[in-house]
Amino acid sequence: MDIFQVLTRGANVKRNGRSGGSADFSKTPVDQTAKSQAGSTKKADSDRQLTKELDFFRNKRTVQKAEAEAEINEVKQESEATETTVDSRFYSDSGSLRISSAQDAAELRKSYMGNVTGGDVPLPIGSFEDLVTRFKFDKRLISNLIEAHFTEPTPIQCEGIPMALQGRDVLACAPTGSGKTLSFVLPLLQQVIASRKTDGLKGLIISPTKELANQIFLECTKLSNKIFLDKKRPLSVALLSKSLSAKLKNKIVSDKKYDIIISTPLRLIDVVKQEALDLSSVKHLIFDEADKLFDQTFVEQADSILASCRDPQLRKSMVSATMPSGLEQIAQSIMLDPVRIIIGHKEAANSSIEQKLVFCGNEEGKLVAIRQLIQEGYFKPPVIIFLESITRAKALFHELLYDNLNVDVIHAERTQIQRAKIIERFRTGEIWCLICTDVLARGVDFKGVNLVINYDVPRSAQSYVHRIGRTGRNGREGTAITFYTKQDNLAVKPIINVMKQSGSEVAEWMDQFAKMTKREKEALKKGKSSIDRQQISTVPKMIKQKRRQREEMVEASKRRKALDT
Ligand SMILES: Nc1ncnc2c1ncn2[C@@H]1O[C@H](COP(=O)(O)OP(=O)(O)OP(=O)(O)O)[C@@H](O)[C@H]1O
Repeated sequence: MDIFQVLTRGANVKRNGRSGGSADFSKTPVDQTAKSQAGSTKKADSDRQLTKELDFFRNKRTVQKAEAEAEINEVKQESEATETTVDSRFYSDSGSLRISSAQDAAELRKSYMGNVTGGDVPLPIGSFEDLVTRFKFDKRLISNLIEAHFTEPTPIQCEGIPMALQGRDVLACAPTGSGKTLSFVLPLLQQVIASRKTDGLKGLIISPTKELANQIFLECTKLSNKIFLDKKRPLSVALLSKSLSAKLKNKIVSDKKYDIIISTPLRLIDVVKQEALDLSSVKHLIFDEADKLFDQTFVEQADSILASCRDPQLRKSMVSATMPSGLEQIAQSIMLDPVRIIIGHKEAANSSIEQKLVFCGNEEGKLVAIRQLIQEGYFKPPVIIFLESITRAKALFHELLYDNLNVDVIHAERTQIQRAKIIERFRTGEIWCLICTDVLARGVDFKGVNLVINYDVPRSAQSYVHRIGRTGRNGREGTAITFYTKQDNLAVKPIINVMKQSGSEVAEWMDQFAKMTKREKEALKKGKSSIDRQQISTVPKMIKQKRRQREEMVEASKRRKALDT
C-alpha cells in the first residue's frame, strides 16, 4: 500500500486512547454518519483534483458509490436525531480527520479521555495532514515523518503539537509508550526551522538518564535528516556526550554550531559552568520525565538549568507519564499561562498492560515463582526484571545464569559502553531477559517487551507505572507481574491503587487492604518503607563453591592453551 494513503487516518485514538468503548473514535455513530455524508459529498466531486499543497500526502480518499450507499443505508437505520445533528465536519477533502470547532475538539478529547485546561487552548490536530494545511510545516520534515512510518498522531501528539507551536508553556501527562517524545520533538524541529536562525542554541531537551537522552537524540536525528536552515547549514542536533563536552570545553568545536542539544542535567551544568556552552539563546526548554527531574535528586540541577536559560521568551515544557501534585505546583510557579494536558488518568498505568500481583511468601519464594513462570510457559521473552538494588540485581543475574537463561544485567556500576552494548543485544533479541535496577525504568523504548517482572515491589506508584510501562507500548499488549512478600504489606498498597485506577481487576479483599491510614501515607512519603531483604539465592554455599572452582579450572585451562599456541 502507498505510504501516503496510510496517512489518511486521523488521530490514533483507538490504539493509544485509554477510554473504554468510546476509544475507537472511528466507530462512533456520529463518526459513521459523518463518514457517509462526507462520502456522498465526495461522490459529486470525487474526480476533483486537490491542490498540490493540500494533496501533500497524496491520500485523497475515494469512497466508492456502493460503499457510500451502504453507509447511508446503515446510517438511515440510526436514530433520526443523530442523523439531523451530524454533518461532515470530521473529514477533510482528503479524507483525514478534521477538527475545526470547539465541539469537534470536545468530541475527540472525550474519545481519548483527554483533559486540557488553560487559557485560549488551541484546537487539537486530527491528523498529520494538519501539520501542512494548518501549520505550514517544512516539507522535508513531513517527508522524514512519513519515512519514519509515523502516520497517525497519538492523543498526546494531537494535543501537544499545536500547544507547542502556539508558543505555550506545556505541562503534559500521557501513558507510557503513547508517543510523548514525538509530541515535543516534532514542534521543536519545526520551530527551529521556522526561526531560520543559523547561530546559537535554540532547543534544549533534558532527560534524567543517558539511555533516554540517547534515544531522544536518535528520534531527533531521524526526523531532522537532510534538513537545512540555509543553503549550507544543516539543522544540527547533538547529544551532549562525554566526548562532545570535552570538545566544547577545549574549544575544538563551537557551541554556536548546534541548534538542539539533548543532555542529562549534570553533564549540561558541568559544561555551562565552564562557560563552554551558552544557554542564553535557548528558546525552547523541555524536561522529559519532568517529575523525576524535579524530585529531590535532581531539583537543584533543574533549577540551575532554568536559571541559565535567560531568554525572557523561553518556552518551557514538562512531560511525563506521571504527574504528582508537587510537579503541578512547581509548573505553576515557573511557567507562564501554561496549558495542562492529561491523557487518561495521571495516576494510572497504560491500559494495554495486564497487571498481576503474586504473593511469594518470602524471598526464596520469588525465585521459585520465576522458575514456575518459566516452566509453565509464561516467561515469554523479551522479559525485563526490575530489582531495587545493584547487589540484588547482580545476585539474581548469577542465579538465572545457572538456569541457562539468556540473560544480562544493567545497573549504575556498569560502564556506559557495557550498558549500550547490552541494550543493543536486548533490542536485537540476542539477550532474552534483561535484569536491571531503576536506571531503565523510565522512557526507554524497547519494542515488543512481553513481560515485566517487579522482583522487588517498587518504592512508589510513579516508579511502578514507569517500570511496567516498558511493556504494552504503542498499542501493543503486555503483562506486568509484581512479586510481594509479607515484608511488602505497606509498599504494595499504592500498587493496588494504580491497578484500580488503570481498570485492572482487583479482588475485594485487596481493595480493602489497599486503604491506607494517615500514618502509613506519611511513612511512605518519608521513604520509611525500605525493607531489609534476605539475600537472593537458593543454591547452597557448598554447590556455589564447587561451581566457582569449576569455572576457575576452565579459565586456567584456557589460559594454558593460549600460552601453548
Ligand atoms: N504517531 C505515531 N505512530 C506510530 N508510532 C508512534 C507514533 N508516535 C510514537 N510512536 C512510537 O511509539 C513508541 C513509544 O513512543 P515514546 O517512546 O515517545 O513513548 P512515551 O510516551 O515517551 O513513553 P514513556 O512514558 O515510557 O517515556 C516509540 O517506538 C515511537 O516510535
